[in-house]
Amino acid sequence: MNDANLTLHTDKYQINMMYAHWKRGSMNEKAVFEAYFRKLPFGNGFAVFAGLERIVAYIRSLAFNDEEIEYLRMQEEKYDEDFLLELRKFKFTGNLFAMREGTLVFPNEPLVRVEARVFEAQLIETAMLNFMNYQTLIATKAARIKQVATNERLLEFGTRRAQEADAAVWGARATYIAGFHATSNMRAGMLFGIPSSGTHAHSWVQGHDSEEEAFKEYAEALPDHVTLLVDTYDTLRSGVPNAIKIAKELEQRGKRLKGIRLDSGDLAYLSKRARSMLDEAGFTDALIVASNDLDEDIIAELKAQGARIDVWGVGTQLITAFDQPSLGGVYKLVAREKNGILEPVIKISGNPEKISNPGVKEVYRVVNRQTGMAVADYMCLPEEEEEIRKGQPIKLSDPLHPHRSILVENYEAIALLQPIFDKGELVYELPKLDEARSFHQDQLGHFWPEHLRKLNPEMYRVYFSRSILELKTELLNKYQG
Ligand SMILES: Nc1ncnc2c1ncn2[C@@H]1O[C@H](COP(=O)(O)OP(=O)(O)OP(=O)(O)O)[C@@H](O)[C@H]1O
Ligand SMILES: O=P(O)(O)OC[C@H]1O[C@H](OP(=O)(O)OP(=O)(O)O)[C@H](O)[C@@H]1O
Ligand SMILES: O=C(O)c1cccnc1
Repeated sequence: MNDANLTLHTDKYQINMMYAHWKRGSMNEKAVFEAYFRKLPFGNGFAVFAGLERIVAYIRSLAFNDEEIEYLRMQEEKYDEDFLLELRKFKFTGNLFAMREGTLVFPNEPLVRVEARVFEAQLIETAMLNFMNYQTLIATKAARIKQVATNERLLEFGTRRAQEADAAVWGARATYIAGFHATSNMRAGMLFGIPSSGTHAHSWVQGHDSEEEAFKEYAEALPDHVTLLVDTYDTLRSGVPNAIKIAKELEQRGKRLKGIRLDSGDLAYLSKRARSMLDEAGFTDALIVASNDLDEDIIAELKAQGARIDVWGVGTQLITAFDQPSLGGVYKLVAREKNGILEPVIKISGNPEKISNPGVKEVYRVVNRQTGMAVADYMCLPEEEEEIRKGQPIKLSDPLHPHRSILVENYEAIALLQPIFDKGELVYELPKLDEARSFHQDQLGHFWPEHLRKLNPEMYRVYFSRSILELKTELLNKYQG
């Protein structure tokens, strides 16, 4: 089985719509779609955009080859042979704009905008949302953990519990963007250049006649990388004392014990006791690693209890986004070509939150020039861009609470959507992963801590320009009237 070609990693309804467009001759009409989410995950104050690298690789490799065509030919829809011939020629020829990976992003703002033949724009919806939703979710979960563990090292340990292999490696990458330091997944390390890190398992200890012997053998084999798991039998009576013995032996060979790992029990109590024992024996530089179903709440709680933990190994809760396993990103048509002209469109819903925002929108981050801090995000139509680019005073009003408007002056407006593909050509140089990671870190510095705290953060505002709101009202009246 060859599962490398992702072209059919789409919902059947996309193929059926493509077929219908092909049949009625509208496949080449232009469509503009925007991908955004409506609600922040985990009650967080921001999300961290991730997924662009995979989206780019996916779009570049789109190809209906023999296997794909053969499978389509077998379908009960009995697609016309000429349609299958058309698919053989398929190539992405449109424009795509996206946020940079690591950008702090907020509800309702487009993270990706696709301007393409409807034939192409429709095909890529499913895979794009799949990549963007998962990776953004995991990067956001990782950012919450990073938020509470600012001074410690963070290791991603989740592969065994991840929702399969792709989630493990792309998830590991997302955690690295958000500030994790290393992953235990070797393939993620190899594919993306993420530092890899590992201790040893209980089985290593169980597989020897004694814990001391197990530690000794391990230290023999890897004298420069000895982090010993001390909780197999009894952490304080056996594990830590045995680790100290090994540390002394290593010392005689001119080596240092790197650390110990605690993986059960009261991590606050055990880490404090283990710290004193190591310190008293002279191993003040030995690090204490903790793992065991950790998440941002437990880490914060352990820190509040004065736990002496230098390194957190976080697996299941992180890689599965345990408390909210999906991000509800959507991909909505905002404009379509009609008689050769792009016209804004709307999707109406009984649920006001689900009414789409029409028109091709640009997104700006409005940054106060004096403080360097982000004030709000602002979305406008292309014809309104000049005003904001020039930094002319703008009045930002909340459509639901118009009295809550603010006048912003002396600001810089940073365009958040970057051109990625231009007429099918890749025009964006994908940053190195470390650049995305430091870009994210830098971004955090432009937000007030009130927006970043993990519990009940102050809402960072995203405003629509007056023209977008007027357009929305006009279209609502048109379709409801
Ligand atoms: N001091 C603490 N305060 C709050 N939570 C803690 C503290 N110490 C550990 N925890 C967390 O409590 C949960 C349960 O820990 P416990 O040691 O009972 O786990 P366990 O799964 O029973 O252990 P084992 O891995 O041996 O089965 C884990 O998520 C752990 O991270
Ligand atoms: O707890 P997580 O955050 O997922 O971190 C990874 C866990 O994976 C390992 O346990 P293992 O899978 O061997 O099983 P265990 O739950 O019995 O420790 C390790 O000892 C950690 O406890
Ligand atoms: O290296 C470790 O200690 C590790 C890696 C994966 C899962 N649990 C622990």
